[in-house]
Amino acid sequence: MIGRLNHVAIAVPDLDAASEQYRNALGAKVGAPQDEPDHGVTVVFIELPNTKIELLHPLGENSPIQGFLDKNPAGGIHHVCYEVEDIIAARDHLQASGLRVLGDGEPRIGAHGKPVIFLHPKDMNGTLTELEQV
Ligand SMILES: CC[C@H](C(=O)O)C(=O)SCCNC(=O)CCNC(=O)[C@H](O)C(C)(C)COP(=O)(O)OP(=O)(O)OC[C@H]1O[C@@H](n2cnc3c(N)ncnc32)[C@H](O)[C@@H]1OP(=O)(O)O
Ligand SMILES: [Co+2]
Repeated sequence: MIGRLNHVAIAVPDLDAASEQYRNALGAKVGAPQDEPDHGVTVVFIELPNTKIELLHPLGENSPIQGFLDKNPAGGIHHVCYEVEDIIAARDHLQASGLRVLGDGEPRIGAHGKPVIFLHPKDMNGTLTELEQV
């Protein structure tokens, strides 16, 4: 069911500093910050030859990643995102397998304009896992 690794997300305390580091020290192709108010984050995508890094910073008062950054003030790997062809079929199969889909369980449009869901980290070996339909 899961396909390519779409991105690895890193929560960062300073989006500009992290972007500059990837652009200058690591010579990566770094996109512009993208506010995603529906998701409570600002994201910066870094294009790699085989996948993407998604830098994340809290946006607004109720960001779902604020708790993570409070616990990890220097930042850290926040989630991984795998691609799926049919996110509803994937969701139904995973819920039937006993995994928790976060939120109301319905896919939401993510930063690439595609439907995404999140699986609870405690059900995925301590790893918050996002699925994106491509
Ligand atoms: C713009 C969309 C973009 C895209 O790619 O398209 C995105 O990816 S948006 C990314 C931001 N949105 C989300 O992350 C939505 C899903 N996340 C959540 O709903 C929360 O972050 C949640 C529920 C996973 C955790 O929220 P919170 O930390 O406030 O809750 P708890 O403190 O109760 O955490 C429960 C338990 O899980 C551990 N935890 C929390 N976050 C992570 C994580 N990223 N990876 C691994 N484990 C995590 C936390 O430490 C708690 O563990 P415990 O042992 O009970 O202390
Ligand atoms: Co993501």
